[in-house]
Amino acid sequence: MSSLLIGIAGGTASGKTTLAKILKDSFQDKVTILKHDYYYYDRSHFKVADHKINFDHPDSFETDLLIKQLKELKIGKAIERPVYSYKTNERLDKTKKVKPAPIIIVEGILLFHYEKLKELFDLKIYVDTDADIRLLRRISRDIKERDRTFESVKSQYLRTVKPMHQKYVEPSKYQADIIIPHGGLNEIANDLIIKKIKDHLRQI
Ligand SMILES: Nc1ncnc2c1ncn2[C@@H]1O[C@H](COP(=O)(O)OP(=O)(O)O)[C@@H](O)[C@H]1O
Ligand SMILES: Nc1ccn([C@@H]2O[C@H](COP(=O)(O)O)[C@@H](O)[C@H]2O)c(=O)n1
Repeated sequence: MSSLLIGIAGGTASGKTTLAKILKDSFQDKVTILKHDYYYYDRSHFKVADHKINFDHPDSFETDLLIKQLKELKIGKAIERPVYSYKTNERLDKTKKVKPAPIIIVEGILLFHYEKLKELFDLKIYVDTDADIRLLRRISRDIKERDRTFESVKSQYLRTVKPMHQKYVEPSKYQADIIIPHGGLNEIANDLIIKKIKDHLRQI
């Protein structure tokens, strides 16, 4: 089986997960989703409030492991992916089995920054959403789902998230095959991607 590898990149809270879920809902068990975030190095010895961690720098991820595991999935082998907690900044002591599928979606802010990762994707999508909208979404999400306070989201955003976005994430946009404006629920763009996936499934 030759899997179609789709990379979904874009700034924090741009709508990457939302798009990946829409594709999963459309194609169910034909789709496997991986997040680059699963491959964050363990930083449980720090607290976000310590102001010492930069989660938005390319060196924060074990990208070589993601590349290795994607190559395995692509040739039909199951993998044991890392499990990560945003609440404790921890790579947990367990792994999760991921089975190969005809469509493999990877999402993450920096996917197109790394040459060796970028070249694995058959389709590169960048979800482009204005920074003010992303910041508002991030504040709500991080407080609700990632155990953060408004003050911690604000200082992390100004200290690392925004500068790293400008330095690494935004420039990687031009590596994409498709740039989706107003990310998340852009129906026309989503329909085009669904059509591309249907074409692939017809060929295998
Ligand atoms: N088009 C949209 N309109 C309103 N809220 C959205 C939209 N797309 C995403 N969201 C919300 O914004 C937050 C971040 O979206 P998400 O898809 O998780 O972004 P990402 O994976 O890029 O960080 C989530 O709470 C999600 O429900
Ligand atoms: N322990 C962590 C790990 C990551 N982050 C932030 O997550 C963002 C990436 O995830 P998205 O779903 O928003 O794409 C990234 O901007 C990191 O700052 C974190 O806060 N804590």
